Amino acid sequence: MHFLETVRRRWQDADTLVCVGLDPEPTRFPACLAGDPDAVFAFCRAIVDATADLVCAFKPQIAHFAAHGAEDALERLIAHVHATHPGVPVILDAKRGDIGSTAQHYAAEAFERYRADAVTVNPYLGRDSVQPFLDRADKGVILLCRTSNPGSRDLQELDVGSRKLYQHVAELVAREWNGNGNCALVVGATWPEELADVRSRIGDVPLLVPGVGAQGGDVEAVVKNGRTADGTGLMISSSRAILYASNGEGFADAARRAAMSLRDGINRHRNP
Ligand SMILES: O=c1ccn([C@@H]2O[C@H](COP(=O)(O)O)[C@@H](O)[C@H]2O)c(=O)[nH]1
Repeated sequence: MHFLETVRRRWQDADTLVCVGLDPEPTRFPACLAGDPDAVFAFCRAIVDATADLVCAFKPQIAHFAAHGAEDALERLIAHVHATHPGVPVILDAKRGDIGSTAQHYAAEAFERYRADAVTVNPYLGRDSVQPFLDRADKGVILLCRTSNPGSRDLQELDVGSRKLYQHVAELVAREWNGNGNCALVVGATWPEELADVRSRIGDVPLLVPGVGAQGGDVEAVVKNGRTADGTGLMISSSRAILYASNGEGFADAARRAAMSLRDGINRHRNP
């Protein structure tokens, strides 16, 4: 099934807009995993199994695996999600971007090697650099628009005529790059006003919204400013606040409680 169809099904059937980010940091793992040579996989699998019914997607961040030489664990983790929790899509957060001939390989890496359902992509090399991703109509292409970090002001707020650069990106993606209906945009939860502005420019194009939890984004403002008319349209992502809710043996149960609390907090504000 098409990535965005899968997400829409999760929004409706599982009644959740939560995306759990999988950012393994071995120094924060519980003591019970110490000495496990496959700890990255074991930790992430436990989180996945404890939260799968609560999410509309999982979002592994590739650097958190590659930095530990754990690309193999990432491959097995995504295979595990597909096998054990069918219908739960996986977004590979890789923020890729390069000239077209290289971008083809990034697309193959995301969709063939890792079997991700969607990938985050940097739009700043332009249309030809994104085309190998856009051509995969069954896969999601999630373009950086207004990122959650403070420094996103440096470039994304630049005036490019009658609007700011992130506003131009939002409109370009929604109007010109989304011919296959497989695009979404990243807007940080730390920018609630910009979230409303982007929503007003892009119709029902879905938004991946990182920045609640550890980065302090306000859930109510995110939902009210970013939702579509039917109370969906958002994949609200939290990593550290869920993954490291506890560093004891019950870490997976604690992660489940944190994900459930986020889901319920979101759902309180979904419908006007
Ligand atoms: O604008 C962006 C784009 C991506 N991210 C990624 O999301 C998670 C956030 O982790 P938290 O622990 O929930 O803060 C992380 O993987 C980032 O690389 C983002 O934060 N902002």
